[in-house]
Amino acid sequence: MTATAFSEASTSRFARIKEGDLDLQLHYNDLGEGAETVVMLHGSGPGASGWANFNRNIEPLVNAGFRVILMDCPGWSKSDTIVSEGSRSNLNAQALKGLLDVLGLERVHIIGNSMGAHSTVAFALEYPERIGKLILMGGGTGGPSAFVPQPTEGIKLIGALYRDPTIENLKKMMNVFVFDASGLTDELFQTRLDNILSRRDHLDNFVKSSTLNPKQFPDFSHRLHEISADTLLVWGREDRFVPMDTGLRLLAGLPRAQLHVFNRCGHWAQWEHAEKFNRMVLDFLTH
Ligand SMILES: O=C(O)/C=C/C(=O)/C=C/C=C(\O)C(=O)O
Repeated sequence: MTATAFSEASTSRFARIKEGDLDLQLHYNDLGEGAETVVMLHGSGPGASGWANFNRNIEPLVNAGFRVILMDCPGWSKSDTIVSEGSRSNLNAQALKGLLDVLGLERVHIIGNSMGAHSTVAFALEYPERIGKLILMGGGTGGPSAFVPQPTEGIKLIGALYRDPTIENLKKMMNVFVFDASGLTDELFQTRLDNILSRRDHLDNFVKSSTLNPKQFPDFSHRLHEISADTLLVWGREDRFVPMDTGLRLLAGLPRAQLHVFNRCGHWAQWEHAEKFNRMVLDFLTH
């Protein structure tokens, strides 16, 4: 399958999941065929989705013979909306467990971006028998930073965009998001704004959730030693959303972790350094 052979629309699927107290319709994209599956979990920005976060990373994996599932978390994109009063990392992990059961997938590799990385760690702790290798970018655990005041400037800008979804606020957020904002096109801004405005319910529920529980992403530092999966940590040196010392905390805590830091890179390593990122991921998954 080549890049021209698939699109968001042609790979778009829905599944009804019932997992514990969750009874939801989830949207996902399903690409490629292969004995091994890679799940990609997106971040928590308004308008994010599996496709928006990972569209530069799908093709090399599909061409290498992996099946790729992009799950849109509850409260994002075309998945059902939800108010999260507890740990959103665990909520997403529970949703993923439900989706894997519906799809009959026993064990998967997971690539998680930011919130998606927090959710990957929650999944690995809850369902260790269901994971292969893990790739975590710009996240993996909540908790304090030794160096950067929190909330970080990026997280404050995400909050402002959720409360007031204008093109100006989107640009302010995205300009801090990546190291080199010159690659952000008008088309990208417009597509993202359209995604944001198409689901006001998601925006309202995110704000409601953050008010009910400002710590949506708990600190897993004390449990990282329980995860025995091979893990590749990827960070941007200039990440202004989730600072790099979170990556060092993960490196210290995860027994089988290695860390790669891109320079001239913000919070979107898989997009900002897509080619190198894709080569690293393939090498990590196949050796
Ligand atoms: O607050 C955190 O720790 C996590 C923040 C995020 O998950 C932010 C992610 C933003 C995106 O990936 C996006 O595409 O907007």
